[in-house]
Amino acid sequence: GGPGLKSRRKEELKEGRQRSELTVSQVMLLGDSGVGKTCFLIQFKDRAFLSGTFLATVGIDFRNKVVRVDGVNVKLQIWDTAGQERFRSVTHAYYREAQALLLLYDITNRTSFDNVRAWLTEVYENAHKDVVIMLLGNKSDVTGSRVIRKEDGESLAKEYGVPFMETSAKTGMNVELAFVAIGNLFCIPKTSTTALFHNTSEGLRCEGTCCHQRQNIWVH
Ligand SMILES: Nc1nc2c(ncn2[C@@H]2O[C@H](COP(=O)(O)OP(=O)(O)OP(=O)(O)O)[C@@H](O)[C@H]2O)c(=O)[nH]1
Repeated sequence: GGPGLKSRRKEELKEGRQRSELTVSQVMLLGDSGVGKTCFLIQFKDRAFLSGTFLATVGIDFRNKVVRVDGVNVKLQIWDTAGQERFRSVTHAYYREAQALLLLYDITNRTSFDNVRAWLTEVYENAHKDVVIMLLGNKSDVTGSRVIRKEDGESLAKEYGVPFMETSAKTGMNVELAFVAIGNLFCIPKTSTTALFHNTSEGLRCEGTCCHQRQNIWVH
C-alpha cells in the first residue's frame, strides 16, 4: 500500500495510455541478395553492424521497433526477406500484408540496381495498392567500388515517383532516418508523388496533411 502503490498505478495508467496510442505498421525489406537488408535491420534495431561472413536470409524473419513520428508512437514490424530467387514464392505471400516497402540496392553492384525495375514490377503486381515505397541505395560508406552514382538512384526514384535516400548499414548513415521517413510517408496525401522532408530540430518533418487515421494503413 501507501504512496508507492499509488504512483505505480499512475505509471501503469500512463503506460496504458501510451500503449493505446501505439499504431502498428508492417514494413518489408526487399532487394537482391547481398544488398544488405539483414544488416540494415540489425543496424536499426541494435545499432550494430554484422561484418564478416555473409549469411543469406532463408525465407523471412522479423523484428519489432517503436519509432516516434509526429508525436505518435509507431510500432514497426519489420520483415526481412530473402533476396535469393529460390525464396521468392515465400516472400510473395507477405506482400499483401505490408504497408510499407523499403527496396534496397547496393551502390557497388550494378545488377542489384538494374533489378530495381523488376522488383517494382513485382511490387505493383502483388502489393497493396496503397503501399508506401521507398528506394534506398545502400553501402554508401564504400567509396572505392561505387558503380551507381547518387544521381542515378535519384532519377530512377523520380521516374517511379518514390522517395530516395542513400544509406549505410555499416556506419548507420540514414538508417534510422529511412524508417522515420517511412512513418512520415503515411502523412503524405495520396495524390502527392513526391515526399518533401525537412530536417528540423524536432526531427524529420514531411510536407503534407497528416492522415494517421487512414484505415487501410494504420492498424490500431
Ligand atoms: N560496406 C558495407 N557492407 C555492407 C553494408 N550492408 C551490408 N553489407 C555487407 O554485405 C553483405 C550482405 O549483407 P546482408 O545484410 O546479409 O544482405 P541481405 O540483403 O540480407 O542478403 P539476403 O539475406 O540473401 O537477401 C554482408 O557481408 C554485409 O557485411 C553496408 O552498408 N556497407
